[in-house]
Amino acid sequence: MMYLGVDCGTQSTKVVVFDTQKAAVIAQGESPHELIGGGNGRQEQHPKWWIQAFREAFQNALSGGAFQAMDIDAVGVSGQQHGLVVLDDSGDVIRPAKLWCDTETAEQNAEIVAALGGTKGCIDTLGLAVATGYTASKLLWLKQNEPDNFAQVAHILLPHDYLNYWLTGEYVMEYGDASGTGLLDIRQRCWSDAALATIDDPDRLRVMLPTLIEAQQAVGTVRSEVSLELGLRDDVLVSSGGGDNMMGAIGTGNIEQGVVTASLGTSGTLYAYSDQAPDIKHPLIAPFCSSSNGWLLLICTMNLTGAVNHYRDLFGWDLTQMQQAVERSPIGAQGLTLLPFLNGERVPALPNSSASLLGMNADNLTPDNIMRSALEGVTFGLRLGMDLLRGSGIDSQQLRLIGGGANSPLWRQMMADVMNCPVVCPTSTESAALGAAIQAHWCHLNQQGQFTSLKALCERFSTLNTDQAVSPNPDNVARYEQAYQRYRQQLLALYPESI
Ligand SMILES: Nc1ncnc2c1ncn2[C@@H]1O[C@H](COP(=O)(O)OP(=O)(O)O)[C@@H](O)[C@H]1O
Ligand SMILES: O=C(CO)[C@@H](O)[C@H](O)COP(=O)(O)O
Repeated sequence: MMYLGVDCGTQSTKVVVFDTQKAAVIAQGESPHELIGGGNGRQEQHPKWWIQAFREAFQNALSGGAFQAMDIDAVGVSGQQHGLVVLDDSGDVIRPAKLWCDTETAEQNAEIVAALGGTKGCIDTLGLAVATGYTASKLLWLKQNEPDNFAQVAHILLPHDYLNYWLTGEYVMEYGDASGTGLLDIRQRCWSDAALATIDDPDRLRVMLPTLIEAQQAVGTVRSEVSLELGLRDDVLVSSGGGDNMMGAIGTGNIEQGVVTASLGTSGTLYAYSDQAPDIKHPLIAPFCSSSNGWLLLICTMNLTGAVNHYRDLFGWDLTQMQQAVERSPIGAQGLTLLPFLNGERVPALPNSSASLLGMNADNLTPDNIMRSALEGVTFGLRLGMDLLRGSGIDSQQLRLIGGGANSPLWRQMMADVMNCPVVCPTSTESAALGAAIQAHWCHLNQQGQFTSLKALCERFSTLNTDQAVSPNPDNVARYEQAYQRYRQQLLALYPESI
């Protein structure tokens, strides 16, 4: 059987075709996305770009000749979390989607948090602290800043739901991605009237929100226009899909306790599964629902490969040249520390901050050191998150590393040294797309009455590439620890209440 996994990330859409007989990804494709900025924290994309990128990525995969479109049995879609897609009553997109990394709505988020009784009130009501980047503040922003657009809203979707809608015509959301809206009670798994009331009349908003479904449920089958266009069979099922981190969890076998996944995508994320609705020990830990019917404790930094790419572009380097520059600079970048918050940050909680380069002197201000300080700065942001997870009792004997940055041997070693933990990559680092394909398989088997556990499928298909495993180097661990402590001190000196 063959499954198409789609991951609509921030920088591109990727597809993988997974063959269950061969237990392998037999084809993949990718197509990039642009970003709309604005200098005020705005980060948006047109949902139609995602559809176009999906079409192109699918054609790329098809052009290799390893499969035929008619071979596909089901499709699963993963997508960047939190983005707000608003549709009118004809199902047409009203305006570009504000993304997970958009910090223009920090003021509206503060308003929502205050209305719910502060951080504690949010956690009491929803089970999580609502952060800038989640969907809720984008909706309030729309109401306050574009009332004519808000008046037209008939449907609210998230990025992966929009692709599901294009594929099937159905308005549906599964619990994992829904938990990132800031409108879902993550313990009871239902929309919260208290949260909805911070934005508008809850009865009106409930009509706009899609039906909630469980992870193993299907959204529907592909529309005839889509099957004709792509050459798919007309019985192709579309599974619930989920947020990219939820799908990355499935793709890395992180569906039971004891595993920690780290993703080096546009965002940096660290996450671990929980089978209970967790009582979080720190408000920066997000206890989202997983797309495997449990929960996912997650830390997200907004500045990761996206931020590193900005510094790399400054010097006009490609990825190889960047790696060479970082290798020329010693650990600690000779005293340079970069707080890389180019468009604000979620962890630490600094939605309105900007980046700072600290510790510059006449000897250390070199392109190589700046480049290293960028890579170290974003990695130290994830280390802050790791400290929070470890402080709340989550630890792992091994980190499973995914996302674009996981392709870099240097970064894999840096992650092992900074986290002081062995690192291993899955066989396919496109783990979100793979997770979506595995979920599609699970959904398809269930639909055929062959009830199979997701665990059994992950054990077979979420394999690790042990050739790429790296262990921490004790000398490096000590030197990174010094640099990290300097990063922490400088962060806390500038922003005393950020963690
Ligand atoms: N070999 C590499 N070394 C360092 N970074 C890399 C390497 N390969 C890819 N990347 C980074 O990964 C980024 C894309 O990551 P990806 O996980 O695909 O992002 P997203 O899913 O958010 O769109 C690229 O922009 C690039 O910066
Ligand atoms: O906001 C979050 C998690 O809460 C991000 O992780 C987004 O889901 C974007 O993912 P990438 O494009 O970096 O994969």
